[in-house]
Amino acid sequence: MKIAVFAGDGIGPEVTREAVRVLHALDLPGLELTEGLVGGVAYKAMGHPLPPETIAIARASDAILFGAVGDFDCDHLERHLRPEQAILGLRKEMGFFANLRPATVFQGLEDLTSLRPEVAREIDLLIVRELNGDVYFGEKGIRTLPDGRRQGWDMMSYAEDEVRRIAHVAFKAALGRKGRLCSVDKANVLETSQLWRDVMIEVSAEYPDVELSHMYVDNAAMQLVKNPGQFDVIVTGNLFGDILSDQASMCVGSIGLLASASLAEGTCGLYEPIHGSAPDIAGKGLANPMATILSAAMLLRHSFGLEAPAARIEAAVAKALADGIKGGDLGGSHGTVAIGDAVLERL
Ligand SMILES: NC(=O)c1ccc[n+]([C@@H]2O[C@H](COP(=O)([O-])OP(=O)(O)OC[C@H]3O[C@@H](n4cnc5c(N)ncnc54)[C@H](O)[C@@H]3O)[C@@H](O)[C@H]2O)c1
Ligand SMILES: CC(C)[C@H](C(=O)O)[C@@H](O)C(=O)O
Ligand SMILES: [Mg+2]
Repeated sequence: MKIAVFAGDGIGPEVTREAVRVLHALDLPGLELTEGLVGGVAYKAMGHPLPPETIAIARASDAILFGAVGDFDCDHLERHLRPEQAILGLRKEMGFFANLRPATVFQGLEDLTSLRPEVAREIDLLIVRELNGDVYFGEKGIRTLPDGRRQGWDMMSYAEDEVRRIAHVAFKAALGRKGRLCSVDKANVLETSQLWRDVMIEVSAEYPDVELSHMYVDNAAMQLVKNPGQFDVIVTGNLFGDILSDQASMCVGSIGLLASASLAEGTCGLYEPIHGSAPDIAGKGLANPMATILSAAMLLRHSFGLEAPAARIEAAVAKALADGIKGGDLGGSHGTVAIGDAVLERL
């Protein structure tokens, strides 16, 4: 069981440390953790946010536990040297194209979300976000027009095979859940989205037991707040999935709770909280490590097929929350280490 641990910047090391404590506590046979540098810390130490040494560790591992990257000190750097290139580069280099971002309301948190309790209570959804394409990876630049004005531009595109492979992941996920898949796009304006929608419809022929629907992303943002209980699986592109998953996190209470799995064709995957390096609270011991701990559970399930220890971690987090263990993000007063201790006690 070779796991790479890339803690990164800001609160990344703080939340990753707690997830690693949980992994150690499970006494998993053959557990081998290898740390590597990513993000701003890697740039400062080695001149690159994703050094070749780190990529080599990733390639030699069965799975990657990732904290967060992002350091405002580095925002003036050329784009390819910025911390965020570490996570974008790993996703692309390793072929992690399918990002699963589940959102469920934990018992005891119904009154602590940004929604009314009776609306929040119904949430049990999975966002399947495409992670290797879209406007994220198109050509881009800032150019000067003939009349002297500067123009920023980013090329958005999806090839049909890219849409097809994420469609299969989403349809299969829906088959294992309530059998409903909502594809979110902007096909009323974007050609990229029109092709996305066409391919979703084509692939749906292979999944007669899944009910496919389509929604424009602006409406989806509204419906996530109005009636999030209507969603089972949402499949969407890279940019829309990024935005909608942060929104979904507040519908269930906090961005400090949402875990994710980024999967390739095989079993290797990258597991990370959906949040970033949170510079505003970094170094203060205030970050909620639950999203990273839950990402470790996803790692055990998806990369190693270890359902029992994964479920053990999830139950311990749920129990801690039900017992009132909450960080500042949920209006509580527990710090990062205290939350980690509470989860460990309930494993
Ligand atoms: N995958 C990643 O590594 C990733 C994801 C998102 C943002 N980022 C980067 O992180 C940096 C900060 O970005 P941002 O401020 O827009 O987003 P962010 O997710 O880091 O923080 C947004 C807000 O949520 C809070 N928050 C986030 N995680 C929390 C946790 N575990 N517990 C409690 N509160 C938490 C923060 O304090 C902040 O107020 C940027 O450099 C950005 O590019 C990285
Ligand atoms: C840091 C950034 C590149 C990243 C993204 O946009 O994918 C983040 O927001 C995320 O959600 O993982
Ligand atoms: Mg994001």
